[in-house]
Amino acid sequence: MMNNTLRNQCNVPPGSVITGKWNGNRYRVLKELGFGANGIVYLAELNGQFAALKLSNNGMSITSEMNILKAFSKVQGSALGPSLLEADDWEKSGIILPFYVMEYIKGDSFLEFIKAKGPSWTGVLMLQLLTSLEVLHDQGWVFGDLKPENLIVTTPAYKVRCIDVGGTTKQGRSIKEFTEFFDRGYWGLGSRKADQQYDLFAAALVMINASYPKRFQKKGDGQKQIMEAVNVKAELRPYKNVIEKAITGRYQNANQMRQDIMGVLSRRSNGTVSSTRQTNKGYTKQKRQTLKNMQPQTRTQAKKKKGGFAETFLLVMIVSLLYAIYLYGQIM
Ligand SMILES: Nc1ncnc2c1ncn2[C@@H]1O[C@H](COP(=O)(O)OP(=O)(O)OP(=O)(O)O)[C@@H](O)[C@H]1O
Repeated sequence: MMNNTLRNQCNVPPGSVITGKWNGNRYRVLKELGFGANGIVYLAELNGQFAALKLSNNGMSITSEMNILKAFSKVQGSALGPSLLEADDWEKSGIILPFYVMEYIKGDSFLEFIKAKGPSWTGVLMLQLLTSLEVLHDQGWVFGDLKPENLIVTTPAYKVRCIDVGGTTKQGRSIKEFTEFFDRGYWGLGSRKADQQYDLFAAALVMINASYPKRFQKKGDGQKQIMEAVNVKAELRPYKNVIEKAITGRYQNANQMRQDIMGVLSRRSNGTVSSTRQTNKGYTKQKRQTLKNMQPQTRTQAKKKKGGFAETFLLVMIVSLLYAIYLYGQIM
């Protein structure tokens, strides 16, 4: 939680200008984007370009976050964090406040996106997230504080981006920052040592959070409770094995989890198409019988049969479209 001193010192009303003491850039503050324990993030504008500016009174935390962003920017094609633009100090009423400026990531938070588009998107977004996690893990890091608030789904590309790299920890060390619901230690399912499985546990809980926006508290056996929650929700049931493996640390890496989710998604799309075909077959046969006795309905029947094909075609198109959007997001 943010302390009062930080709130008072770093509070900047829209329209104010933050001028860098060393580089001299003048950022016009447009609005507050959000705040965390270490600072307030503003949407700002410089020479007609938007940027996110994080202002703090804690030089150490700002430096550490910046170092992580710098490390991420060296990873080619990475969607891990926003790119770092510059760092400077702002002298406000005699107090020096450090800030850094990063790429503004425009979009909805993960949960807002799922709420608007529906839970069928969870799997597709997880594929993207796991690709980013794999890159991060390969570089020897663990994201740590993985939760929907730290994930933005960009528009119009529908790409998942991680923000708030403050919890990112070198593998083997103790997790720096965590949020109970996503923390395997809280659920009694492992330690707080930074390893790949720590993030995969949190990724599974992100999927659960998409179906339980209010979250829930631990009562008794953590694994049993989580799996019971999965069973209750129809949209989570196809991912039962994936979630169970992730929360019990049985994935060696993010790619294994990704492959399993890919399997669920392709089974689901095949299942949808073939069950529609079966329904159409049964429907046609039954109707043919009836037709022998009711000749005048022939035209209606032909129309309905056509409607069945149209329905199948539409479904195939929707599934293909979802994949196309996903692939587009991967390439961008
Ligand atoms: N680059 C960015 N682009 C768009 N919005 C951002 C960006 N960085 C941060 N935000 C917004 O600002 C909010 C606060 O960011 P911050 O990094 O301080 O988050 P936090 O997770 O609460 O931090 P902390 O770990 O310091 O407590 C985020 O939740 C997000 O809504």
